[in-house]
Amino acid sequence: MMTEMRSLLHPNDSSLPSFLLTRSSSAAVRLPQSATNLRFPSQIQSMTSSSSAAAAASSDRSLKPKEEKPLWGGRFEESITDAVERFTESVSFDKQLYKHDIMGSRAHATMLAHQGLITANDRYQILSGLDEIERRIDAGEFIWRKDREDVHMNIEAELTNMIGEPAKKLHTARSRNDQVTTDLRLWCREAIDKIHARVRHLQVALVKLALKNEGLIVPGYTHLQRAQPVLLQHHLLSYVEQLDQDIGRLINCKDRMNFCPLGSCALAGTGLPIDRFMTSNYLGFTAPMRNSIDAVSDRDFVLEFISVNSIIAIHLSSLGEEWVLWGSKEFGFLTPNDSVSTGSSVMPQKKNPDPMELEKSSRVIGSLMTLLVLCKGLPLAYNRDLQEDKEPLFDSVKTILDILEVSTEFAQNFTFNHAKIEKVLPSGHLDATILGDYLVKKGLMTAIDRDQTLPGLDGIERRIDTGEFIWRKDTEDVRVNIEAELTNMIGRPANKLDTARSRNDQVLTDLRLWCREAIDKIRARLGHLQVALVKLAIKNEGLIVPGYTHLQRAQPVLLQHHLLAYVEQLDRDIGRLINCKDRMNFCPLPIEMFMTSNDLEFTASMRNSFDVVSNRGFVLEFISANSIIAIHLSRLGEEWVLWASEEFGFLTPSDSVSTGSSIMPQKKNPDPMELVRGKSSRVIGSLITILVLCKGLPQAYNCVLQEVKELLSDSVNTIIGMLEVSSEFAQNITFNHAKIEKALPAGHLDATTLADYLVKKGVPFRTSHDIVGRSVAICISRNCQLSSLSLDDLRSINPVFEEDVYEYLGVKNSINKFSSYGSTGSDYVAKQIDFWVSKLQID
Ligand SMILES: N/C(=N\CCC[C@H](N)C(=O)O)N[C@@H](CC(=O)O)C(=O)O
Repeated sequence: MMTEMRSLLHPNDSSLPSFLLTRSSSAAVRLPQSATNLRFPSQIQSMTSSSSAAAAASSDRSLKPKEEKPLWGGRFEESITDAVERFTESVSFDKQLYKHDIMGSRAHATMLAHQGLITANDRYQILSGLDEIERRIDAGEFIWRKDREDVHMNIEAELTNMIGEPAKKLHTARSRNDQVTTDLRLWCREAIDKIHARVRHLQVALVKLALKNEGLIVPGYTHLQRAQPVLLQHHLLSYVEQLDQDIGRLINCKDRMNFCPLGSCALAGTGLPIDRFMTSNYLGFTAPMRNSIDAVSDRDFVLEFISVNSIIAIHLSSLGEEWVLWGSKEFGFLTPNDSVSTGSSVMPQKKNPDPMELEKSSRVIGSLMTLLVLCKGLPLAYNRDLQEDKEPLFDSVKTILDILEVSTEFAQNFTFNHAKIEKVLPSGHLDATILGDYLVKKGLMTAIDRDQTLPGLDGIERRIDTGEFIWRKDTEDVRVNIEAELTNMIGRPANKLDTARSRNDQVLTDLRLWCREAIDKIRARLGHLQVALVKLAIKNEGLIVPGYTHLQRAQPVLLQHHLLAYVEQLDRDIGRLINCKDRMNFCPLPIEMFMTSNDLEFTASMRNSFDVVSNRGFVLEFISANSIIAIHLSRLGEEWVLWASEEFGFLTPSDSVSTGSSIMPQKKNPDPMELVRGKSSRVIGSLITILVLCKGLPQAYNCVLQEVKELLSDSVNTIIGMLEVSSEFAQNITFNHAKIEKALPAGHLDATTLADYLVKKGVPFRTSHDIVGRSVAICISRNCQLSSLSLDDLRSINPVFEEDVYEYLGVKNSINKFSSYGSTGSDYVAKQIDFWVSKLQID
């Protein structure tokens, strides 16, 4: 090790690639202090791109052979067509991830060196090469190549051009599947911080605007009709409250996503001795993700993030709508400065508040929809479909940042027209409610009234519970029905029930109480499904199934490991619901608010009455969480339907959870799980409808909230149904061990284990990949397994193979080799089962 370190410091070390040498061949490369330990080396001062032959070549596409051998060479004979290349490339947009990709590679290389999987010299060259690549990208000198598909392969291929052999070791114990989701998490984490900061700026701008207009009274609107006078400050602060909840959502989302997928490799983990805690630490994650299949499959963190963005967009769309309205001649409440207005090419008098019209919330909602549709019904694990997550995500983030920036700028650049507002204030009888309250004070509810009212309400509840209550459609809604009936029963005291209460705060209190209960019901059912999955896993201990990526056989995995991936996902779903409930558990009802709030077991009273009746964020958050649950269940549904097919034949549902065909006597269909997949679209549909409903609504109560109820209740009932039937299905299926085992040898599931074997023998991973790819090609031509190749066959490809290779071949051997944290290795999976058994208190 020390000799290796010393040789690193030798200026004429021939193992150093040319780009590491200074312009003058005699000048020593000045190596940073850190090169002698395992910390990241800083940028090498002397690196120049123009002097480096390799770098120059890499920045000039014409110097490349058109058809560079792809990184997966080995078993492939032909290169892809131009149309396929154009259609499948992602570098044109995922190059945005380059900093995060490089960050991940630095951490990975450092860990590999620490674990002895690459040398310190390899690491040093990799890190220096990555520094140079980053510098070139920053400077716009890097040539992105579509034939290298994506950001990951562009960087790796370029690094290989620059430093040769060491770069071929960088992909040791890594796949693009864990790489891309690591990059994405790092990117999202930063994006959340940026959005958080901009939300704060807007809050500050709104508070400053409020301070500047102290004492200004404006008409408060409900149904967009004049209602009661309010202080402008109060109105503006309701937005500040909503934005504060948005910040809470962002923070929860970041905390939940801040777990490290790196080291999960393609889907199953690895048998190489990696240290996932080390990479996780380096990258500032809370911990490595517990389940490698979950880690590479799920994009719930993206869904959650852009759901939060959509809620922010809805809030800002209200602000936009209001300020556009208020800027009109009819309202005339505000005048924007020229600096935030545009004119008309034809009407000379026009001055338009374009920035606030252009709040672009529809784009943000559109991105969320794209992603929900994308993820629905995807089987585990990685699918190429997931590449399509990036553009909507990037667009959502960019748009939200822009909307926030421009809203802040607008808030700093308009004037409230005090004189005009004061002049029009008397119209609309804004004082009528206060007059009502004056009269009420002359006859407030007494203890005697209360003693009649409470038993009256109890009686009504009983009759509703037993179905004896007659609901009258001519009495509009639930509240009016109950109040009318109470008046019938007890007379005058019933009329006092609405003292200091309106249907607006009442409906929102009801809704919050209802949602709170609904969340508890869904949570309980999520827990039941987790238990059912863990029990199913325990029942099938030791069963190996093929793990899939791109829905093609990839690596062997323990069924237990696969099922636990869903348990992890459901756990995050529970986390989302808990956060949502905590955030919504504030009491909308006014006067003696702390008493009412306590009685109803709310955390506290809401701070701003305008926010109370305007806030739709909690509903949106709830049904967004439902939609993510629906996505998870749709994936389970799709998988179990597939697995029940004759072609897969992995499982057989019992008759009690199957249906038949009216015409084909042999048929037995897994309808419940098809419908789980199908009904997820209803849940997504409700979310879309509510988002569309809420877009651009001015603050305070609007009738739209009435529309929300049916959709919300459909979303909740559908999710509950989906969860119940999934648990029932899980309890009523049998895995066909014999059939699965028989079909297991197909698909060369042990190929990656063989590549790792070669890595252990000192072969760089890329070379190992190629050697094993060629071995697979022989198997394909002979229609045999890797384990059937003789040692001579293997040695004809590469002499490094030894007799011990057979300990790595075959599915059983292969599965036994997995040992990394989060992998499908038996020991690790057993620990995971113990963890869940204890967490879920399964006896
Ligand atoms: N092609 C693939 N992953 C590509 C991930 C990156 C892609 N550009 C994206 O953005 O999703 N998966 C291979 C593994 C790999 O290429 O590492 C597989 O599972 O067979």
